[in-house]
Amino acid sequence: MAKVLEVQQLNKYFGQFQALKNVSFDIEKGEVFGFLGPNGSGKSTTIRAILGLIKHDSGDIKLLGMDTAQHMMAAHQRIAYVPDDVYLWPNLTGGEVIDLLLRMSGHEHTSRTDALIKKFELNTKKKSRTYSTGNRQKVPLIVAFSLDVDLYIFDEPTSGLDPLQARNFQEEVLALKQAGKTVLLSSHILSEVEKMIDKLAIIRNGEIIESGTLSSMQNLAELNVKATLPDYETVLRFSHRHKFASIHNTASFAIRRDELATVLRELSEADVQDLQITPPTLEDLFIQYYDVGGAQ
Ligand SMILES: Nc1ncnc2c1ncn2[C@@H]1O[C@H](COP(=O)(O)OP(=O)(O)OP(=O)(O)O)[C@@H](O)[C@H]1O
Repeated sequence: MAKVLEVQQLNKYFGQFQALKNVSFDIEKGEVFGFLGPNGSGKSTTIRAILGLIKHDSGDIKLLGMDTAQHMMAAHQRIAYVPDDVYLWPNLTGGEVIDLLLRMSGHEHTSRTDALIKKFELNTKKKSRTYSTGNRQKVPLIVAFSLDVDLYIFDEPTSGLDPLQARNFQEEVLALKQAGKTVLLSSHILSEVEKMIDKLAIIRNGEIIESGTLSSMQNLAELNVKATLPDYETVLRFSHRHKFASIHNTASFAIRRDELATVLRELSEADVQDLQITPPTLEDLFIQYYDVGGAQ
């Protein structure tokens, strides 16, 4: 499958501070890619470097098959970008800002723009300085979804949107996916993007600490076991297990998938009376990734 974005060994310093450390990932055509990480982990810096808005110190970036060091202008024609910090001209109305942003990216106001304004319930007659955070955020989203381009980059797009508008955003992203478009979606909250993404990378302290599909990440994680046993003495046979805890004659602990057969045999020999084995929730898993090694 064609690669729409290839980031290799990207490094970026702000003075002595290294904001990005050998960041590498790929996005293939038609994928919705989640770029996840806590506040200050390097998501926006990576996106700005990809778009040439800041200069990186080393590493290679290929956008739509083009080396951005030489073809940034050509690549920009085929990208829609919604930044995390939206600037709107305060004395223009929302409608005027939308048209200005469309013209600046070489596009026109179309019936699709009108449909999006209606869908996101934006009052385009009001001056943009009077907009709430959520309404401000809708402006570049309407512009981005109006464009027919190859790659859509959204940097924390739903943080100010109410649940209804966040759902509208999700619908539009899924429509892009249906149309075979490619999307990079950054967020610090997995549950906000979980339903949209095919693949993800998790960045922490400027380093990619995990990447793959959600299910592959879940497969790496431990299973939770909860077993009711005949008596407390039998419960204690499992006390060496990871995350062991007990209430009366019920033991709970965590196991790796490759330990499953052994543990099932041990439980059967121990005359297990009730048994639940569950995978970790994605949110548990995600928090585990955030916590590893502590915050910056
Ligand atoms: N212009 C700059 N000068 C100095 N440090 C910067 C600059 N821009 C970003 N940083 C630092 O680089 C690190 C990564 O910041 P970045 O904005 O990329 O994080 P982020 O993952 O997008 O965070 P958030 O979710 O809070 O938007 C942070 O420690 C930040 O303080």
